[in-house]
Amino acid sequence: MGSRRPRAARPAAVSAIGSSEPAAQPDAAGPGSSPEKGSRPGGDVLVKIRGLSFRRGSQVVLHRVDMDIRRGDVTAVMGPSGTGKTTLLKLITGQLRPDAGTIEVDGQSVHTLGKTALFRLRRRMGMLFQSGALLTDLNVFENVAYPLREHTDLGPSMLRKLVLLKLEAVGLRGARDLMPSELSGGMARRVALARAIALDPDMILYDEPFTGQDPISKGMLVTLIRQLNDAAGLTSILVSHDVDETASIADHIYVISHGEVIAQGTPREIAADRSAWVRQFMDGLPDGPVHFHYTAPPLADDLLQRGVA
Ligand SMILES: Nc1ncnc2c1ncn2[C@@H]1O[C@H](COP(=O)(O)OP(=O)(O)OP(=O)(O)O)[C@@H](O)[C@H]1O
Repeated sequence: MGSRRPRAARPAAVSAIGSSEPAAQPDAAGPGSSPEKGSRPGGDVLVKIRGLSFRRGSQVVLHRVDMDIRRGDVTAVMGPSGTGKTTLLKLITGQLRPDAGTIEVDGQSVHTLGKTALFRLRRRMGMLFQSGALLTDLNVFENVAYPLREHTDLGPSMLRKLVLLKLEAVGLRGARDLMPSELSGGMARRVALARAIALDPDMILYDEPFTGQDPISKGMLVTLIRQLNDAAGLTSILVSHDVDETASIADHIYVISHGEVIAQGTPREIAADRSAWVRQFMDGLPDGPVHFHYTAPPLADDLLQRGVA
């Protein structure tokens, strides 16, 4: 494995990209010197997946997947469309149950937890899903305040401070009074990110965060994901098709195809992987092991059949 970035201690607040306020300082004693080290459930691995299989009807979506998501890392999960990436995130968060295998988060076996314990664990996971729209009749401030109002008893003054800090972290403190309809797509995604980190999660899961973004917004989001991860001491799982952007911030990449892990390693290791599956996806080749054509009978047979749809 390649060299890793030093990990930051978890600060009380996160400063924004380009902010004049200082970013959180890394633990002066260094990441290896924490007194808790070694006593953490699961050790260095926050999410441990073993032999995970999941079907939808007769379709095998994931097949015997093993993964280790290391604490403090940005771990990317990449692969062609329909290959089970979103399903994997839903399994990690306990929204779906596996047919076989186990998922441990911080030493807790997700699918054996009772309702209350699962709810508590989920609160430690921020999620930025593609469909995670903002509440359209609430302004930016209220959208970020929403999870805090729902899940905490914070007084108005503390709540206001926290919301402003989260908005500052995504560079949108000045946009607090805007309504979602007044935001660009990139701003809306950043507000959703501020909302996702409102409850100070340990981990954040991103499902295609760059989809539909222009290059500038995409660049901002890429930087933000890495900076938030490091400054807030998060662990990030990033599902994305955007090869270059993702490779630029990931510590580790899993490439999955047809529900199986076909490669894993640092971005450098994946870039050097010569397998046809990996190259087709990483280089965006239109045909290869993943066929352009959905399985069908020979074209001539189809065309010669008269009067059949
Ligand atoms: N609710 C559902 N009911 C039935 N099948 C589903 C459902 N959700 C997903 N699938 C199927 O499961 C497979 C994996 O879907 P999934 O969304 O996990 O893929 P993905 O890799 O995230 O795709 P994309 O990159 O296009 O978002 C697909 O074949 C999809 O059609």
